Amino acid sequence: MELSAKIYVAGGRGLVGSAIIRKLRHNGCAHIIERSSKMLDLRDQAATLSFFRNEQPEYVFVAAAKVGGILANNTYPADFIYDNLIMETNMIHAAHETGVKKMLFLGSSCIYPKFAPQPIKEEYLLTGELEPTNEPYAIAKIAGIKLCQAYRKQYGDNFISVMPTNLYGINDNFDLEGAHVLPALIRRFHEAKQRGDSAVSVWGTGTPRREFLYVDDLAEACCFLMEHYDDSDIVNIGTGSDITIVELAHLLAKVTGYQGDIVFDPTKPDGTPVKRLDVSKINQLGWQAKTSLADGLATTYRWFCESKK
Ligand SMILES: NC(=O)C1=CN([C@@H]2O[C@H](COP(=O)(O)OP(=O)(O)OC[C@H]3O[C@@H](n4cnc5c(N)ncnc54)[C@H](OP(=O)(O)O)[C@@H]3O)[C@@H](O)[C@H]2O)C=CC1
Ligand SMILES: C[C@H]1O[C@H](OP(=O)(O)OP(=O)(O)OC[C@H]2O[C@@H](n3cnc4c(=O)[nH]c(N)nc43)[C@H](O)[C@@H]2O)[C@@H](O)[C@@H](O)C1=O
Repeated sequence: MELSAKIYVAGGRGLVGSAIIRKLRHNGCAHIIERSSKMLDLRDQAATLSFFRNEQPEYVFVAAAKVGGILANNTYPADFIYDNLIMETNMIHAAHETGVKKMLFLGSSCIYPKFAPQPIKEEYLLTGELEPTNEPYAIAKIAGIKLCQAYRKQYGDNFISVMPTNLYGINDNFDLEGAHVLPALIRRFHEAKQRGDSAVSVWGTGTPRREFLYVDDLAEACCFLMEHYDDSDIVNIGTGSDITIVELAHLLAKVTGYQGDIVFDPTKPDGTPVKRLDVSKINQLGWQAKTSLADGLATTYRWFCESKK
């Protein structure tokens, strides 16, 4: 990727897109294109194609998507399948039509079977039943992978797909109901501390295990693969280590300074019991995660407090 290349980061205001833009700017890339969803609704096929025709991006990071935590996925399955299928289809086809040199599509570790052997290798895709709470979203993401592979096979387009684990960091969505566990609990503990609450409720049994990757590490991995990977096979991106939700809740209580009780609510869904990625492929390609969970959580909580001022 030449420093003068035209690079479009779709979803540039989101958690992942904004981190990719920070990394590209840090690397010296001068010609980055971004559009908010208000300026360009990527569900609109004609508008998307016209944007690609006018701007002629050479490299594209597909970080625009309908994204949310377990409850949002379970409550709005139609939005999660429709928005994601249509946005990725529009972008991938427009990239093909306008001769984009290379495109990176972001999937998610939820594309793997609910009960996949651990750690999850890339080849376990489509070997078993999906987790019901996010099946529509996962099906859309699997379709995105297949679109990239099909356009590569039929037309030789250099489209690659990466599968990140659960992410967190600055610019995350801290909504109490719609967000992922880590930002939702940061906010819940922070507000409980401010109000002096004696207990905070955490969804589910607390036994599920999750692997958390700091978003700047993910952005670095995406830029690394954009430079060094040209194959149709998907690539996992993660740390290779996971913790239980009980352990996460205690860590976050400590980071936020919350000293009350932590109560688990088993009426809320647990989701996949465990989804730890096998990251040997990306490690062998020459990249590995750098940020410890302790450092990533401290940075994220500092940013959360600053952004509320
Ligand atoms: N967060 C996570 O834990 C994980 C995320 N991923 C993947 O990373 C990618 C980015 O996720 P993340 O950054 O967390 O999500 P965010 O919700 O933070 O950002 C999503 C972005 O998509 C844009 N977008 C949504 N709908 C539209 C639309 N109709 N038209 C144009 N743009 C739209 C939003 O634009 P705007 O802000 O302008 O509305 C926003 O910038 C997704 O593909 C997701 O599947 C994968 C694994 C884990
Ligand atoms: C990235 C990934 O994100 C989603 O899958 P998920 O990994 O299950 O993500 P989650 O962060 O929402 O939950 C993780 C665990 O944490 C528990 N939990 C406790 N308390 C809260 C809480 O307050 N909020 C949330 N959201 N979860 C909570 C929750 O019950 C679950 O056991 C999918 O959308 C999927 O499509 C996807 O791609």
